Amino acid sequence: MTMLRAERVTLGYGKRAVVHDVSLDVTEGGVGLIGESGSGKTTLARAFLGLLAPMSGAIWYGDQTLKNADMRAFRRDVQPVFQAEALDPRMRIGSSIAEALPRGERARVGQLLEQVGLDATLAARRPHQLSGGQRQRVVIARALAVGPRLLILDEPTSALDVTVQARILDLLAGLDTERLLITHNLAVVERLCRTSHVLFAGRVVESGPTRELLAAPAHPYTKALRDAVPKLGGAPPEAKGRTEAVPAATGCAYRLRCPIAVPECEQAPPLRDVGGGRQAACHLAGDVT
Ligand SMILES: Nc1ncnc2c1ncn2[C@@H]1O[C@H](COP(=O)(O)OP(=O)(O)OP(=O)(O)O)[C@@H](O)[C@H]1O
Repeated sequence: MTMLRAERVTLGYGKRAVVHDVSLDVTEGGVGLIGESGSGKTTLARAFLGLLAPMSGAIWYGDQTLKNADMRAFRRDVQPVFQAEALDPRMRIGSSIAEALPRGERARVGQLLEQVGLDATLAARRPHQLSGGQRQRVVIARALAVGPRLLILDEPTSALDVTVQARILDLLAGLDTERLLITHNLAVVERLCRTSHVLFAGRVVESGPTRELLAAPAHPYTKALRDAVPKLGGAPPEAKGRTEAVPAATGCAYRLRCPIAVPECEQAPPLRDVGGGRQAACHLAGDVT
């Protein structure tokens, strides 16, 4: 079932578009948006949260566009999991979570803390009195407070060390809430997302079932991303190793970095079916796999 759908969405700030003509469905089993810094993942997530209106195209929530949808129902159904740093440092954990609960249900704070694997007594502490992993669990508890059907998570584990990260992934994998997950960490999407979309310079360059997509990328950019992490489950790529997604001005946005570019790449390739439920925007997609 599709919960949210982007239909030919172009997004930007002021007059500058940074996400171009993206169509994708948020379906069951987890959906991952993968791409390097600046590729437009967070911008797309904001549009899915109704925080940024498309310059063109639409975000659909059921049979309504977000522009016309009942936003009260939407906010109950779709919750962001923001970075733990965004917790109010002055507020006790219990109050932070209670604030997100409907009136009359504030006694559920302890229950929510336990649901995310924390002791209910932590409610009396302030964020700086918790570890990074505990803070991230609090953020998840807060998002779960209204009983959402979908969580939109932006790099939910990137600030955590690998073992803590693994435990948070276990927690997220065990929730019966759907998820749209934004990350540059391929191990995270492999664990939590049945389907993934790879973004480069604001365009989807490859989509498909995560496992197959990572095992045999059809787009040279997906292959480069995957090869930058030699072993899935290992540490995420270092931020310092990433470069901004500077696209070629014409043709395939990736062609200036692409090891297999041919003259044909001066014409932008459309996203097309390459078999196995997969799509890739590359003239040479068959050759890459
Ligand atoms: N508030 C803003 N105003 C203007 N430009 C912005 C704003 N936020 C993001 N951008 C630009 O939009 C582009 C996409 O940014 P976005 O944050 O969506 O990328 P990202 O893939 O989430 O990157 P990261 O992994 O570093 O968070 C970038 O070129 C960025 O500079």
